[in-house]
Amino acid sequence: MEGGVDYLIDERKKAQFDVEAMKVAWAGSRQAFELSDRIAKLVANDPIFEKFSRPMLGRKELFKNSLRKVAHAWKLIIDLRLSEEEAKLLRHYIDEPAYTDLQWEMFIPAIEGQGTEEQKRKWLPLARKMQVIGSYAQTELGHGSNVQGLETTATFDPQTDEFVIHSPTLTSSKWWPGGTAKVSTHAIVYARLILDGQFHGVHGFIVQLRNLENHTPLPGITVGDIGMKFGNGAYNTMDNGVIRFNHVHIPRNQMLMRVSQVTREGKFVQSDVPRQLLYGTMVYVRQKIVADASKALSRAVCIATRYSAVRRQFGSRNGGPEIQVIDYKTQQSRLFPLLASAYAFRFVGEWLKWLYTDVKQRLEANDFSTLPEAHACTAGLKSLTTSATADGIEECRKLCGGHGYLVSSGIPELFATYVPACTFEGDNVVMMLQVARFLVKTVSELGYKQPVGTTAYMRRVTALMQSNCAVRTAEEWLNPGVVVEAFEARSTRMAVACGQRLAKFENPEEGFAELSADLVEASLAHCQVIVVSKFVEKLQQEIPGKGVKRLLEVLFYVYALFLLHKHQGDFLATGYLTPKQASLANDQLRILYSKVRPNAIALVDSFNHTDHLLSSILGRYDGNVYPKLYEAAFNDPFNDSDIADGIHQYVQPMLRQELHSAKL
Ligand SMILES: CCCCC/C=C\C/C=C\C/C=C\C/C=C\C/C=C\CC/C=C/C(=O)SCCNC(=O)CCNC(=O)[C@H](O)C(C)(C)COP(=O)(O)OP(=O)(O)OC[C@H]1O[C@@H](n2cnc3c(N)ncnc32)[C@H](O)[C@@H]1OP(=O)(O)O
Ligand SMILES: Cc1cc2nc3c(=O)[nH]c(=O)nc-3n(C[C@H](O)[C@H](O)[C@H](O)COP(=O)(O)OP(=O)(O)OC[C@H]3O[C@@H](n4cnc5c(N)ncnc54)[C@H](O)[C@@H]3O)c2cc1C
Repeated sequence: MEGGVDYLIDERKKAQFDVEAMKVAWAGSRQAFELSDRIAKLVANDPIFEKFSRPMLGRKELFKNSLRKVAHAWKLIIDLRLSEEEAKLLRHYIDEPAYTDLQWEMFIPAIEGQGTEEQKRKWLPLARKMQVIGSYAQTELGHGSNVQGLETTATFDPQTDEFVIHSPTLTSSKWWPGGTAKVSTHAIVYARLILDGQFHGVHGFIVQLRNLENHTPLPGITVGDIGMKFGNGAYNTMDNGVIRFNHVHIPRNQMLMRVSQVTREGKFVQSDVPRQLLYGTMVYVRQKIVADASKALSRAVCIATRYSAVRRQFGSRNGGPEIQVIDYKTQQSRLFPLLASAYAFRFVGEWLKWLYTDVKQRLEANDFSTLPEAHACTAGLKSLTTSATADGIEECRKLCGGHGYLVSSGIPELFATYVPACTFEGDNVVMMLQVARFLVKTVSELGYKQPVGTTAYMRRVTALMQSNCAVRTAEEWLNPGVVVEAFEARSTRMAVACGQRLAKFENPEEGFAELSADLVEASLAHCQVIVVSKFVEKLQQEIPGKGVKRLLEVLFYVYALFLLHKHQGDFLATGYLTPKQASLANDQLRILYSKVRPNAIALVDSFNHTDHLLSSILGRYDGNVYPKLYEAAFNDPFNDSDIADGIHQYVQPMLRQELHSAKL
C-alpha cells in the first residue's frame, strides 16, 4: 500500500452521525457555514494565496510576498464588494499574520472604544478605507505586562495646544507593535499624560509615524524592525517594530478622549467612564483570541487524526497490514481529549463573543456594571484556551511521530505562529492573576453579596463545600449535572481555601503575592467551570442532524472527564471525590474513547478545513500521505542538484585527506 487513500475512505464510512449537519453545528449556523465555506474556497483556489513555500523564504522576500497578498485581498474586497464579516474571514483563510490584523483588530477598535464622537467621525472612515494604516503601540522595551509602568511621555504644551510625545530612556522605546516597523502610517501610542508637571495616568494618543506621500518616517521618529522571530515563516510575515520619539508634536485633539479629557487650558477632566475602559481594546482582542483558539487547535487535531488513521505500526500477522496507530489506546488518550477540547473551545468562544457584544452595548449606554466580569472572563479564558492550544499543537506534532517534525506536516509553522498568543494581549500567568483578584473579591463578599454571572454557582457555597460526589459506578459519570457539580465544588473549595489563607496576612497585597501560584490554580479551576458549563448549555439547545447531538455529548464527557483525570489531585485534595470515584471516571473515559474512535475522521472533517488552510501533507483530505511526502522531498530546492554547494570545497578534501592544503 503506497498511499493512505483507501484508509480514509473506509474511515469515513464508519461515521455514526451526519457530517454535513456537524459542519453546521461547528460553524454556528447554516449561514455561517456557507459564508466561511465560500471564502475558504475562494482563498484555496487563488494562486496568490499559496503558502506552502513560506517557510523556505528569506525575511525580505517573505515580507514582500505578504504585502502582495494583502494588496490582492484588499482588491478582492473592493471588487467583490465583500462585507466586513467576509473580509475578516478572508484574512483568516489567507492565514498570514499581517499589518491588517493590527489595523482592523486594534487600531480601529481602540478608536471606536476610546475615541470621542468627533474623533470617530474623523479617523474611522479614513482607517476603514485604508487611507491611513494604524497599529497599537503600547509595549516598550522595558515594560509590557505592567501598563501603568510605561515610560513614554505625552506632555501638554499650552503654547501650541499640542502634546509632545517623547521617549525619555532606551527602555521607553516602543517595542513589539505589529505592522509598525515598515508599514503603518499612524499608531495609537500609550503614554504617561503630563500636565503642568503632574502625571495623570497612561492614555492613548493617535500619532502619525510616516509621511503619507513617500512613506518616510516623520522628523523625530526613529523606527525599525525588532528582528527575526521564532520559526521559519510563521510570525515573521509581521513587521513588529521599535519606535523612539524625540519630542514629536501632535495636536491636542489626537489624545483619545472618551475616558478623560484635556481642555485647551491644559486642565484634566475625568469623566464618569471608568479608567479601565482604556484597556478595552485588549478585552476585545482577548475575546477574539478565545474565539480563534479552536481554529488553531482543530487544525492540528485534524492533521494528527487523519495521519493517525493512515499510519500503521506493529501487529502485522501473516504479511497482513500493521495496526493503524489511531487504534492504540495511548494514542487515543492523547488525541481524543484534544479533539474534544477543540469543540469545547469553539462553544465557549461563541458564548464569549455573545458576552462581549452584550458588554459593548452596555458600555455604549454608559452601563459599566458587567465590565469586571467581562474582564475576568476574557483574561481567564484567553489564558486557558491559548495555553491548552499551544500545548495541544505540540502534542499533535508528537502524535505524528518523526514526520510531524517536517515543515511539510504543517505543524511546526502552526506552532511557531500560535505560541506567542500565550504572551501577547497579556501574559497568561498575569491574566490568571487578574482572574484571581476577581475571585478573591467574590469570595470575600459571599456573606452579603450574591455572586452573579459565571460565579453565580458560588451562591451554593455551603452545599458545594459540604456535600460530596455520589457517583458509585462508571456509568453514573454520564450525567452533565454530576460532572458540572464536581467542577463547581472543586473550584469553590479552592477559591475559599485561598481566601481563608489570604485572610491570615496582615497586608493583603503581600498575601496575594505569596499565594499567587495557588491563586493561579484556583483561577484555572474556575475557568474550567466556565468551559464545562458552556458546553452543557450548548447541548441543551436544539442541535439538528442524525447523531450530531449524541456525538457532541460524547465529546463533552471526554473533555470534562479528561480534565477531571488530569487534575484529580485537586478533586481529591479538596475532598469532593474519593480515589474510587476518580478511578471510575477514568474507566468511563476509556469507554468514551471507543465511542469516538469510529467517528474520529468524520469529526475532524466536520471542521471543514481546506487542504490549503491545513497546508499539511500528513493532514491531506485524501490521506495520500506517502507518495506526496516523497514527491515534496524531491521538489525541495535543496534537492535541485545531487552535489550541494560546499561539497567539493569542504567534504572532498577531507575524503582525500587533503584538508591541510585546502582553502577554507
Ligand atoms: C498559522 C497559524 C495561525 C494561527 C493564529 C495565531 C495566532 C493568533 C491567535 C489569535 C489571534 C486572534 C485574534 C487577534 C486579532 C488581532 C490581533 C493581532 C495581533 C495581536 C498582537 C498583540 C498585541 C498586543 O499584545 S497589545 C499589548 C497587550 N498588553 C497587555 O495585554 C498588557 C497586560 N497588562 C494589563 O492588561 C494591565 O497592566 C493589568 C495586568 C491588567 C494590570 O493593570 P493595572 O492598571 O495595574 O490594574 P490593576 O491595579 O491590577 O487593576 C485595577 C483594576 O482594574 C481592573 N482591570 C484591569 N484590566 C482591566 C480591563 N481590561 N477591563 C476591566 N477592568 C480591568 C482590575 O481587575 C482591577 O479591578 P479591581 O480594582 O476591582 O480589583
Ligand atoms: C508576537 C508578538 C506580538 C506582539 N504585538 C504587540 C503589539 O502589536 N502591540 C503591543 O503593544 N505589544 C505587542 N506585543 C507585546 C506583548 O503584549 C507583551 O510581550 C506581553 O504583554 C507580555 O509582556 P512582557 O513581554 O513585558 O512580559 P513580562 O511581563 O516581562 O513577562 C516575563 C515573565 O514574568 C512573569 N510576570 C510578569 N509580571 C508578573 C506578575 N505580576 N506576577 C507574576 N509573574 C509575572 C510572566 O508570567 C513571564 O513569565 C507582542 C508580543 C508578541 C510576542
